[in-house]
Amino acid sequence: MVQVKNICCIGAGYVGGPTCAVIAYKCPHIKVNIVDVNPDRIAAWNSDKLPIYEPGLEEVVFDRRGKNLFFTTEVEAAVNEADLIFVSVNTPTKKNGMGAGFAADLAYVESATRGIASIAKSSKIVVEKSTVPCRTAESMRTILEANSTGDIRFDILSNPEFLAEGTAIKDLLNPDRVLIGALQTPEDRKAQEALVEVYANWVSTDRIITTNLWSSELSKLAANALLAQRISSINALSAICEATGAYVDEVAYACGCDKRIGPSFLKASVGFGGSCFQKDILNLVYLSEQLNLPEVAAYWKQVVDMNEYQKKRFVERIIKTLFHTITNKRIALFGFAFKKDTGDTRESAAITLCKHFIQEQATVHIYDPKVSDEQIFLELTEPGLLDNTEEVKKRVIITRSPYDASQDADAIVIATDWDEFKKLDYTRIYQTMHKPAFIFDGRLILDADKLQQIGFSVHTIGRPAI
Ligand SMILES: NC(=O)c1ccc[n+]([C@@H]2O[C@H](COP(=O)([O-])OP(=O)(O)OC[C@H]3O[C@@H](n4cnc5c(N)ncnc54)[C@H](O)[C@@H]3O)[C@@H](O)[C@H]2O)c1
Ligand SMILES: O=c1ccn([C@@H]2O[C@H](COP(=O)(O)OP(=O)(O)O[C@H]3O[C@H](CO)[C@@H](O)[C@H](O)[C@H]3O)[C@@H](O)[C@H]2O)c(=O)[nH]1
Repeated sequence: MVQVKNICCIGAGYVGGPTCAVIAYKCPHIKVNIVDVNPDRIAAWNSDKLPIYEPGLEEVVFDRRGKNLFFTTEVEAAVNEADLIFVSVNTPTKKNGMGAGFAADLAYVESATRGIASIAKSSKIVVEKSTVPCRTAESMRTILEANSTGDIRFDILSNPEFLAEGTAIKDLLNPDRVLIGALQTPEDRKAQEALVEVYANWVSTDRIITTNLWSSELSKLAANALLAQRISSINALSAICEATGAYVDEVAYACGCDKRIGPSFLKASVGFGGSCFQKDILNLVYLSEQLNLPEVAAYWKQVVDMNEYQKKRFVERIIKTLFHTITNKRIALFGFAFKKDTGDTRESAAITLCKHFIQEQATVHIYDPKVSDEQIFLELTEPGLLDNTEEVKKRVIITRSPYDASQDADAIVIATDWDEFKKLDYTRIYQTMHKPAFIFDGRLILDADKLQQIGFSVHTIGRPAI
């Protein structure tokens, strides 16, 4: 069996960084090089302020960096040294051309694969870590074999990542499962076994699942589609709750107590965000269409449509409640990240809310404990022909505390489920706001009765107004 002694990870992002840092942490006998084309990102990984915020990440990186964990832009040297290479580059939704708006853009995967083929002077195990459409490994194999020289052999494995942001380190240290797919030839099985051995350093083998290559690729898209489907299902029910007087949290609890349903991923919200759910479902929709399965495509597309509806519905509720106009009103937006415990804003529901508030000519005062000012402006501005930078700068103010954000505000809107929002002094906040003082809880995290006693007009997702 091949014993892995040297790993290269191509892509030092939200997945490559934490995943391979944990491998280095748990396997001190393996040297791990994480490479990226972006020198600023590599410099940040080598600095005291890491490029991403994840609870527990600093401890892991600072423990291994410079020992058996290295961040570098020297792709060639790192690929040549490695026995096993993770491809962990971004696979965003295509913006232009065939499949635009649905298909995954595989340009970064292809470029990383071509890079490996042109550099490698010895045999490698190449592992798809990025989330990709089913059968991408076949294209990778063709590219590698067509561009390599001599007796070099490439074994391609699929090892999708299931970590969630905000709990990445916890998930990596104690995963529900590790999935490794391979073709069923004796050589490919040997490569699969070599990767199993790496994870077996800290994951019990009954949690390491080995499957065929295509099952593994599809399982990643399927898992995200099933998780997002639950959120869209409970969000669809939240609309019924608001109209009938049922409480969506009570409905979710009652349903989740049934072992066959289970309690996870039934928290109603202003809509799911993050870089994965929407992208991966649209990818599945495209795959279904390509396979001439229009009914299947329409079924999964509805999960994303429901999410868009939920965000729009929440905005409409806010505007209607604020006497049908928010023009020149001041809205305090609590949270900009797509979920708590991360600084990531990709596809955050807060972006959609903010864009609507700006269009309605409200002023938005934003507070988020981890998202930088530059990142917020980057998400809201659209440079180009209809450049809105001036308008955004006029209407959006970023504040350093929730108390500053809510000073003189007409309404507070909770967009992210940060724990600190539960513990604020809402009596103090109420005193500084315009009256009537409204609060819109898009995350169901506040004690609505207590807020009402203070004097707030409270509007919670999935509950009728108090
Ligand atoms: N973010 C998550 O929570 C998560 C979880 C599971 C799976 N995934 C999947 O993992 C993949 C990576 O996601 P991410 O969030 O880490 O993306 P990311 O954008 O944070 O990181 C990708 C990195 O790859 C680098 N890169 C691109 N092409 C390269 C090349 N040819 N050579 C070297 N570096 C290159 C980019 O510069 C970037 O730093 C995606 O397919 C995503 O769907 C993400
Ligand atoms: O009951 C819930 C659970 C989540 N969310 C929202 O859904 C989004 C996604 O949350 P979560 O899944 O926790 O975070 P991600 O980091 O996007 O992780 C998902 O996407 C990753 C990338 O593919 C996968 O690896 C993970 O397994 C999968 O959970 C966030 O906006 C959450 O606030 C809800 O609204 N209600």
